Amino acid sequence: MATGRDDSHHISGPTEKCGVVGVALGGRDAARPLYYSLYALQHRGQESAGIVTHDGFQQHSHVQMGLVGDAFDADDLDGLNGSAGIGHVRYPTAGDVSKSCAQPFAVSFKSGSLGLAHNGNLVNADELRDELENVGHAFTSTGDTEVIAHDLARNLLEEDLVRAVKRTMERIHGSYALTIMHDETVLGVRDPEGNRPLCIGKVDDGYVLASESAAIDTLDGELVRDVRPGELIVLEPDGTGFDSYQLVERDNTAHCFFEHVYFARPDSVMNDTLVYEVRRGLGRKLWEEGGVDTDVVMPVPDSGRAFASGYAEAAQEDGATVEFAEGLMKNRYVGRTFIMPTQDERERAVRLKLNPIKSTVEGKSVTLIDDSIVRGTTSTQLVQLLRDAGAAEVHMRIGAPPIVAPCYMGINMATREELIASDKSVEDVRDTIDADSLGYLSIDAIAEVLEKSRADLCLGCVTGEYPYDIDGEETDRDVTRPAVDADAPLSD
Ligand SMILES: O=P(O)(O)OC[C@H]1O[C@H](OP(=O)(O)OP(=O)(O)O)[C@H](O)[C@@H]1O
Ligand SMILES: NC(=O)CC[C@H](N)C(=O)O
Repeated sequence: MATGRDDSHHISGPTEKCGVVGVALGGRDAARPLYYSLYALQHRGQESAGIVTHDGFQQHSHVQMGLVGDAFDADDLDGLNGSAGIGHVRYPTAGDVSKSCAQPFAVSFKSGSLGLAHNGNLVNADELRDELENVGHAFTSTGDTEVIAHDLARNLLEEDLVRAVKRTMERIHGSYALTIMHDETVLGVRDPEGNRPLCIGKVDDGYVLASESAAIDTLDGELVRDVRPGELIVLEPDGTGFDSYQLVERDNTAHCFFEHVYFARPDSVMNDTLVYEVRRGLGRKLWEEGGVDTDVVMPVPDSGRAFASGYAEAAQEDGATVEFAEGLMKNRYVGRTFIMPTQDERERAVRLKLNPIKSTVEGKSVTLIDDSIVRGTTSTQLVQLLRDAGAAEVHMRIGAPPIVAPCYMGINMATREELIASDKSVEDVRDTIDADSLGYLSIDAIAEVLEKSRADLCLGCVTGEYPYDIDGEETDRDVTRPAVDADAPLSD
């Protein structure tokens, strides 16, 4: 396993999500559009934020720990000259939660400067790091992203940009959506399995690459399309267009269903579908597969909202008397609890974050709808909170299957021991969180609503079988890890 660790200041084990952006504009500076688009992607990573630009002569970089709004002030943005640049918000999956691993990662080397922003997680980063160290590369961080940057820098000494990216894609294994700056050229790369999202947008005076289309909306731009799995996009530095190169092809994708269930903003469009509508569709399925007619149905804000709206609508269409109510109020100043790095922070955050409206639940039977149960931190505390507020019954319905295995592709579901459902039946989980009943959504319902075959989805966290070659884990298809040989001649 490439990145496993387990002390409390680290994310233990490899998993996924960060936000990446890149822009190339006609003339105005890129720093502010990058800053606003990172703001739009804040939900994808809260630990650090950074921007790298290039003004035609030199690279400029500003990377800080903390939220986007805290990481930059006006002077920082004024110092980031140039009309092309990339940006990153980080949710660590490999390497330290420290500035040395914050991104974009920037290096200067013989044939120019390189900036690299990564969403995803490599499963062969350690092998690649060893190989590169053996031929003289010195690393300044413990993360997997620097490995990609060094590999690409090495390939760029011998190859043109497109062939160098292809060579690196043939060596790295795992998930990656990248925005890259080579001198003033901005690139976007999506892993051959399309595990992590990346899309292209058009603004008045240029083009944008972003993890999610909501970032393009923030810039008043139009979504052009998703970057295809295995595709390289090269933005024209003057903002007039982009070139596309299909560098690697696979028979199947390994699209992460959890992007649609939890991670992405509901107002983003992925796979040509609004995430909000997907979640409402999953909520409808949840009712069909195991609805319970209670006095009220309530979402766990924020991610549970669209699920609960679809669930309540389907229930009412079926003649159920259940009433939709917002009975849990969220403190808007508390961030996402699931992506906080330590369990202690997560537990404190749930109590700070959610408060029941007593009059909505007192004496009532309540169905609580959430998108997922991962560690069980949220559901255990919420069932108790609702009982303390006077709820007569508390039922839980979850818009995803039980999470039984770690994610190695960039989501922080690190070890089986942390996952409440990894060694428990549904009935045992129900008993642990003390709900009156508990129902999860089936994998088939996920595939149906996402309009994808199971073979085109990464379902590792709900099946324990992965579409990648991961040490110690089962694969669900015929995959091999690429041979890593730093001395090998560069391929055509
Ligand atoms: O079982 P757990 O380990 O508690 O994880 C699951 C919870 O974490 C997420 O909430 P989060 O607060 O991160 O995000 P949200 O506000 O966007 O729903 C998710 O929506 C669940 O409520
Ligand atoms: N969440 C992510 O996509 C993380 C990217 C990279 N693996 C890191 O830890 O920095």
